[in-house]
Amino acid sequence: MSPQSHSQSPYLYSFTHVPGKGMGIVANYYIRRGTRIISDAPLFKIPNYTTDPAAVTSYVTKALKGKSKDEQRMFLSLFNAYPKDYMPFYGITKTNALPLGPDSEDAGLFLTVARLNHSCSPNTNHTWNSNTGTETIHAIRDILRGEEITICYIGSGKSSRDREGRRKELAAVFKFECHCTICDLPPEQSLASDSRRAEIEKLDEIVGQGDLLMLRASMALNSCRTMLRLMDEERIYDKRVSRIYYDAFQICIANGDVARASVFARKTVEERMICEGPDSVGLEDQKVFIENPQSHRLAGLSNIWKTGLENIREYDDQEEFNVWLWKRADS
Ligand SMILES: C[S@@+](CC[C@H](N)C(=O)[O-])C[C@H]1O[C@@H](n2cnc3c(N)ncnc32)[C@H](O)[C@@H]1O
Repeated sequence: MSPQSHSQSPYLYSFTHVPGKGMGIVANYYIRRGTRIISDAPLFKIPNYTTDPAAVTSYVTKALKGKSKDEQRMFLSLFNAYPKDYMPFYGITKTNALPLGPDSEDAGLFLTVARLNHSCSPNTNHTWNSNTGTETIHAIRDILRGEEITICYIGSGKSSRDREGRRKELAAVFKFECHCTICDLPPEQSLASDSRRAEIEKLDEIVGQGDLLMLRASMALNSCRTMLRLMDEERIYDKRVSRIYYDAFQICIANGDVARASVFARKTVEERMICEGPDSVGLEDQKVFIENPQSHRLAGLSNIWKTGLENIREYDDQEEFNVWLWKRADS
């Protein structure tokens, strides 16, 4: 698309044809990290566990009856990755519906979000926001004018998989071969990327073992730090960053380090604001921990790292501040 064709647009993005991918969405302007680009209400919701084509077809038929002709037409124009395998309503829904959160029993069909193509290194984060009743898309990196806006189709843990695994899943479910910046790396760099992603997944599992918070707190905190470094190297800036800061918060507060817990709580909130926005579900609960880390249920379990809020250090130099912040990971 030529820059002229969207230079007057009041919208942040345009729908356009993207070579090799069908339709896609590109930025009309330079979009800053943290910007909410899309907030899309579902055309309809559907039980996520329904995989029977006949049941889905009947469900969608009923849901479409209450919609306008334009909406029905827009639904029918969505991409169908299974034209030969299934009836259209099922094929379109299977290609485009998104679960409403990681453990949700429902999925939603979103007419705008459905046009976003996949990247294993996406420039946006997508989240179901039950406060607004919309699927939100936030820039997790600055996005250049004319750049394609992408999401990751693979669940966060799985997207850490190696190139082979990702390609297999995308080919099986979405019927395309991924040629994103990560998948098209030369062999040596691709192997390095695979091993970083495998390491992130492994460390995430380790930190997920609750008893580590107490028994091997430094090691758990060090795993958080390593994950953040590896994710930065992989340019992964999605909501996992906020989750890792929240893990670091919990490790610190469980061991009495109120000062560092407060800083990690602030980082958790800042990252969630970037990826999900100020109306993100549960954000207010986490904000409380910045001022009052001790209100967390793990506070007081141990006091081996005892500090108070007055011990938060201020440094002009970011590196010096980080040395202070992660000091417990080195003990
Ligand atoms: C949810 S739709 C995305 C929008 C779609 N491109 C369209 O034309 O409406 C998913 C389909 O888009 C295509 N697609 C998405 N990401 C792609 C990518 N990175 N490379 C090639 N095709 C892609 C695949 O055909 C996939 O089944």
